[in-house]
Amino acid sequence: MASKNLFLLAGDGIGPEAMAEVKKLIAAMNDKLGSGFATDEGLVGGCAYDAHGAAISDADMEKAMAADAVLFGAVGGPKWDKVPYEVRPEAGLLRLRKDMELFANLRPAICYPALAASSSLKQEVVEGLDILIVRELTGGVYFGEPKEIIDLGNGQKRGIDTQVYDTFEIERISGVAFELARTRRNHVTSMEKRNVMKSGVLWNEVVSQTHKAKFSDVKLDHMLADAGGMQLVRWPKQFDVIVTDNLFGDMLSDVAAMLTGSLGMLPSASLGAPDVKTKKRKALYEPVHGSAPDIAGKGIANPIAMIASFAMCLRYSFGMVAEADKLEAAIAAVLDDGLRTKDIFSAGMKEVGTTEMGDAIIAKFLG
Ligand SMILES: NC(=O)C1=CN([C@@H]2O[C@H](COP(=O)(O)OP(=O)(O)OC[C@H]3O[C@@H](n4cnc5c(N)ncnc54)[C@H](O)[C@@H]3O)[C@@H](O)[C@H]2O)C=CC1
Ligand SMILES: CC(C)CC(=O)C(=O)O
Ligand SMILES: [Mg+2]
Repeated sequence: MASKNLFLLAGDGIGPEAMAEVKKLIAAMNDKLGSGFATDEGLVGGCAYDAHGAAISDADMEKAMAADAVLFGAVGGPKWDKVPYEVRPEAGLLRLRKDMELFANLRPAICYPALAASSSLKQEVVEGLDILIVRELTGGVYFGEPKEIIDLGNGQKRGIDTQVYDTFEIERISGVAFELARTRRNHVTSMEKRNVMKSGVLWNEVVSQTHKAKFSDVKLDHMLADAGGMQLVRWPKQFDVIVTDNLFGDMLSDVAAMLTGSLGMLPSASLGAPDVKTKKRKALYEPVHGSAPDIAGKGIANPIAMIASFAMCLRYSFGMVAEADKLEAAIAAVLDDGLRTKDIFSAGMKEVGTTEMGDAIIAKFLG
């Protein structure tokens, strides 16, 4: 069987702790199922800065570009608060997204039945929740130029970030959202702020045109992004697929994470366009959470977001749908058994650390 080349970038903080569980899973799949994964590892974020003064080296960037899929942990932390902005840990992730042209970030928020009662929201609000946020990932205010702080010379400075979207960027991300909606409940809600932003006006226009031209069978709603945030906590089950820009998608998916119980539960897939000849797409899989410096090194991080990101990798990069389904079922089963990391703990459940949670999921998956 041809190797499936995975490039692992564990990063900082809880990144390596969560990645360790996926590494065990990959080894077990190779050993017990003959899955044929070949892995290589590199540095990203603060650890890369410490090693070679950049948030990711050119050599590791090349490996990421050549891999069938990249698995990414998390970057950042207070240790690097004072490093120059251009080489801060988060710049490594932004470079990966930009250089690999990973324009589509899929962030599913699923409330596992076992966690419905322990949400900070009422059980009936989150029970059965299954929404998908499709976030544009290579444009918008995170990348627009100019992006600078200028000295106004009067004791004042001006910080500038620029929100820019071109038609093709909105067309391709909304196309992804409509196509995915067809495989789900056939409903897309597009979120922007057309009431105050020109880019929002264009976003709204292009999503509507794309819908009319190619996807009129899908139900489309438009919602202002601030109202969308409110609706996500009021009645999230009204949504199926949400399509939105880079900044709003970042914020709304953190909100959605808490509907599922914890940021430690939310996986994501960042995908590029399929290659015209090979049909293969560049892809990076990462949990939605960051490096969680407050709990790093304590062995208590929830590895589920990272493990579920690997399930997305099996599904989207390797077509291993049965294995992806089985891995997601193993996560649900372990939660049904009452195992909980600290972030999702509630009375009567069994509190476990990162390693125990990982081991239990792997055992269910293989069992
Ligand atoms: N993709 C990435 O690498 C991201 C990196 N960051 C970076 O991470 C650093 C910390 O950022 P924060 O705002 O604190 O966000 P964060 O996501 O790291 O943590 C927010 C809260 O959620 C908890 N949490 C997150 N993941 C968890 C998990 N797997 N298990 C249990 N609890 C978990 C943390 O303990 C913390 O209380 C910053 O440097 C930030 O820039 C933030 C978001 C994404
Ligand atoms: C570059 C990242 C740290 C931004 C972020 O929070 C995210 O993509 O979720
Ligand atoms: Mg974020």
